[in-house]
Amino acid sequence: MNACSGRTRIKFCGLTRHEDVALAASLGVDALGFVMWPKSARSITPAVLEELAVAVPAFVTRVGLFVNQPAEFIEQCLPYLDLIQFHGDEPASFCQQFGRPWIKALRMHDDIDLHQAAADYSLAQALLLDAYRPGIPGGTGETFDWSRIPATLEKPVILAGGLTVDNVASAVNQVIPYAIDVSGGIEISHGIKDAELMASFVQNVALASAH
Ligand SMILES: O=C(O)c1ccccc1N[C@@H]1O[C@H](COP(=O)(O)O)[C@@H](O)[C@H]1O
Repeated sequence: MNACSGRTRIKFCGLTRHEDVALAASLGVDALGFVMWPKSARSITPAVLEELAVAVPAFVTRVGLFVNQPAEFIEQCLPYLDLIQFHGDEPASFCQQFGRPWIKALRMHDDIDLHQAAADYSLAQALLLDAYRPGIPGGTGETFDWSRIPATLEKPVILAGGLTVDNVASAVNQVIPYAIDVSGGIEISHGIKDAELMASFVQNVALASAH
């Protein structure tokens, strides 16, 4: 199920500025990610989330990224979110309690069993696969060996981890994911996106998924 019959969807993550939100939406990016984990250099407060989220056009998905955070904090952010990205060790029962569509990020450590994870997180909308670096939950800018992703998985795959304008076409061709997620690969510095990289990234995904 990881293969997508239509175009490859795109999520830009770690947005912190109005101008980046506006450009991403105008480029046709499907989902915009807001890092609500305060230890990230890309994190924003709930107040900034509110400001940015109300400027997101209809039919563009607003995604809140959380890492092992209290349910009360997630609830506080929910009015401004369409979908929740759980990027920590949250069990499915925790993810399911908010009555909101959610995706589960999995870090590709050596002994991960993706079929088991798909069963464990069967109620997730998709599984987001990210590189594993001990002690860092995500946003490392590192890739992993994409051949480790089974050709058929029981949930749609969102491919993340170290994607850039230079490698994203290969990633799309090799993995044929449902969607691509990028943060560092389109940045000038943490949370500050680069307009040219954003545009090139979208173009390269579109070209690759047309083939
Ligand atoms: O971006 C962060 O700071 C972050 C912090 C904690 C967990 C996840 C985080 N980002 C997510 O990591 C992946 C890969 O990012 P990158 O493209 O390698 O920079 C992506 O899903 C981000 O949303």
